[in-house]
Amino acid sequence: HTIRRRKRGALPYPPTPPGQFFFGNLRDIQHKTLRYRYDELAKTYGEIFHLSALGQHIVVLNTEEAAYELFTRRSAIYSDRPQLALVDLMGWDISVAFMKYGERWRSHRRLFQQVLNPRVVADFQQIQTENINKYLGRLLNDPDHFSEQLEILLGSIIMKIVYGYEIPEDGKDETFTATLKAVQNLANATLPGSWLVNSFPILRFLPEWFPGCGFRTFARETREVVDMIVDGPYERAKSRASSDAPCLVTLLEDSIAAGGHRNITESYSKEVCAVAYGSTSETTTAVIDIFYLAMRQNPDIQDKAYREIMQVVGSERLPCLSDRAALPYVEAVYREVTRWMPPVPFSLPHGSIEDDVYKDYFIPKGAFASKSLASTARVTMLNNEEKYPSPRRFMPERFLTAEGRFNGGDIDSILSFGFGRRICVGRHLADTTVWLLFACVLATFRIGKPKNGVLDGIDKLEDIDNAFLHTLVAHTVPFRCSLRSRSLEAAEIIRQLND
Ligand code: HEM
Repeated sequence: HTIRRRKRGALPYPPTPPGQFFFGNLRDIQHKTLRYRYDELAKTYGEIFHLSALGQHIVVLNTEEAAYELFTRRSAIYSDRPQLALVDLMGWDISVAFMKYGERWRSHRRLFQQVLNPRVVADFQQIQTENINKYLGRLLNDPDHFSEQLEILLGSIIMKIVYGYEIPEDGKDETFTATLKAVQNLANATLPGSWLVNSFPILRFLPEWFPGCGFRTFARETREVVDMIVDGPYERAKSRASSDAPCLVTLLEDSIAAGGHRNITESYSKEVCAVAYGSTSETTTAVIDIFYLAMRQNPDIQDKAYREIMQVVGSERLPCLSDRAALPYVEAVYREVTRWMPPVPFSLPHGSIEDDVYKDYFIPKGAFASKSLASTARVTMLNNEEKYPSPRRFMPERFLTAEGRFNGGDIDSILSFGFGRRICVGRHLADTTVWLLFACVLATFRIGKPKNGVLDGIDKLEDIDNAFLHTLVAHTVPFRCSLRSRSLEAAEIIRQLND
């Protein structure tokens, strides 16, 4: 306690913009276009700034160095998560992503790592490939709906991996649709500053009929859906399981039966499965949409990637994951997509469990440390002008040496997956799915702007940075592309694979 007081007494908080009487920086925290507000603050204050309102401290880190120092090197302190009242009310407290740093989080995370580590994920390659082939088939027949088809693609992959179950080709599956809804509600509920009940948890005790308590209805309806997706598909998978190929349900059941897990019950595995399923669609769809947008704006880059694939893989088959190391330019395109617009621009906040000092600034226990991964400010992590010159230009070459060798580091250096002990636990699955999809689309289609002068949401924007919504996951405004198959040969391969 003495140390805390001494630090606090002697050292200032990180730079803090002026706030209002009593409400402090609430207006900044609840800003409708938070990314732009953080941009302005980052331009003014640089590496680190601090906001406080109603007893809550938020520290925003704008450089990789600061994030690495706090979230990775000091991860014993910065691995907690803020508890959001609305997330609990909705029943999403089953998600490891929102759990407090402690025993329950550790057990959940361990189960995740057991079933989504690189070795296990490698066994899912066949499922990824088959579903990507089907997606290419749909692109061939219906290129205009490249984005809408992504939900079915990712739903099919993850449903098969988690529950060993195939959803119908048209995506009309009760669990699948319900999960999408529950996850969209979750993303809405966690957007910094958008719900008063998250800032004033006391409001959760007001009855649903009370004026202004629409959040209670929203939460109750979501909870019903969450309850449904946790139990139903898991039980169905168990009753089917024995004859099928392994899926997360069987892997977890076997692992629990084999012992070695203290205090872990089946409810944990059910939650892990529902959360794996729920974490995939929003984020992965966003990154693929960002890819389509970047490619349509940069035809030369696309052509270069295509030429590399033709040279290494040839035109008689599609690329596969074992070609990855031989396709440095495609790898660089993938890395640049995640840098240019990280799908989760603020990542998720890390909570601190002890008072701390960073560069002579005092960071109080219980502060939420947030990262501003990318924005247009030239100082934020992935837009840092010194490290990434002309940061808003899409330039895969940043990740290549002068000789064209890839130099972007391993998967843990993809900052879009977060940091430290809370780094995305599904990253190996996301990474292989996304890379394979990019490579296969680049090998078979040319992505262009809409034909015949048709304008879309993006063309009407003055600045392409406005194309990304101000939500937790950076979805794009709707946009169109014209997709044409690269060659008759490419179209024929896709048809054969779908026969
Ligand atoms: C391209 C797709 C994805 C992106 C960009 C992404 C990004 C992220 C980010 C930024 C975090 C927070 C990291 C931090 O706090 O430092 C996170 C956490 C998490 N992600 Fe992902 N993710 C993706 C796909 C997936 C998939 C496919 C799964 C599951 C199958 C998944 C499961 C999780 C879980 C469970 C957490 C919480 C980890 C914890 O709090 O301990 N993610 N992800």
